[in-house]
Amino acid sequence: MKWSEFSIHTTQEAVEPVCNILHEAGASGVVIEDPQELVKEREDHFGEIYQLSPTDYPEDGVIVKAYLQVSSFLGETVEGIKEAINGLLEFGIDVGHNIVKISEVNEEEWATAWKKYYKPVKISKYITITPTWEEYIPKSEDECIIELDPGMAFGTGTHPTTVLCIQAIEKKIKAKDQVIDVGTGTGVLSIAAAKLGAEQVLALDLDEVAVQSATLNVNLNKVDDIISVKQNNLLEQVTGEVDLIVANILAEVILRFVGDACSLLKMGGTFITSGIISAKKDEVQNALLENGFIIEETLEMEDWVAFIAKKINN
Ligand SMILES: C[S@@+](CC[C@H](N)C(=O)[O-])C[C@H]1O[C@@H](n2cnc3c(N)ncnc32)[C@H](O)[C@@H]1O
Repeated sequence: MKWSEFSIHTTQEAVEPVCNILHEAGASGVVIEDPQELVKEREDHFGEIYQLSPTDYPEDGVIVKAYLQVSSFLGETVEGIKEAINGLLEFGIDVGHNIVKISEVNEEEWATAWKKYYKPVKISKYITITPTWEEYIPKSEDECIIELDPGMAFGTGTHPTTVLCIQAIEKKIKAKDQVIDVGTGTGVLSIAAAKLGAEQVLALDLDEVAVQSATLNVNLNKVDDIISVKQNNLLEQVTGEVDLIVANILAEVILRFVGDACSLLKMGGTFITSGIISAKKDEVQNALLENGFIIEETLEMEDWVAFIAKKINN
């Protein structure tokens, strides 16, 4: 089987929408080459990534690589991808160099190409994420291991927006909490919540591939008695009352459901929002304040912001 490798030189800000465009175009597996990974040193030295080589990363910007099966429709798919990426400019998203390169790879290369980027990573005080193919022995008794098969959904766990969410969940979650994870991707945040004591977690994603990926990872981590994975648009038709809602989605999307999040939370409940590029920080903060929340804490990593907000009004 022949595969075509797409390499898109873009910006940190555009990584997530570019990945979404590639997934929608049918890409099998996405690799993100972000030079920040090489120098990343997080608070308390969490999150160091082992065995990375600078030659695998661009000097500036981020390279997103995706793999599509070679077929007679490839030409149209390429045009569709380019058009959709250019369309991001209309949403004020900086796409940087926006250089798209296409080359052919054989199946063997493809199968190993993206695995070399994923190594066990200590994300927070208690959580370490390890890809399914790595053997990892916990360093202490209280270290919680999340095994992940990143597959085609977003969420290897090492993206700054995900790391901020996991650190925020760890700070706020209480035993027996009821949790909703909006935009679950690989299910990583839901699994973290379950491993940190949640009684029930509802993991939602609009993307069918994400729903499959999250279901696989939930089973892999043996938390299927705690987490239900469902295909859903944001919080539409979701009922009940929960203690904590977490959402790692773009700022533009968060703005669409701040009111619904408030309605579903118990008084005093926590709304963790991440995926917010620094330029959109004030917009999201204002929306939270206008919809019954106070900001308890603002977390920042690289160009990304996450809020821990508390419901104080209906
Ligand atoms: C940045 S990823 C976050 C994945 C994972 N939660 C993490 O933290 O790594 C955002 C996810 O939101 C999902 N998403 C985007 N729009 C959505 C919508 N309207 N309703 C539900 N999920 C959505 C995407 O499919 C994607 O899986």
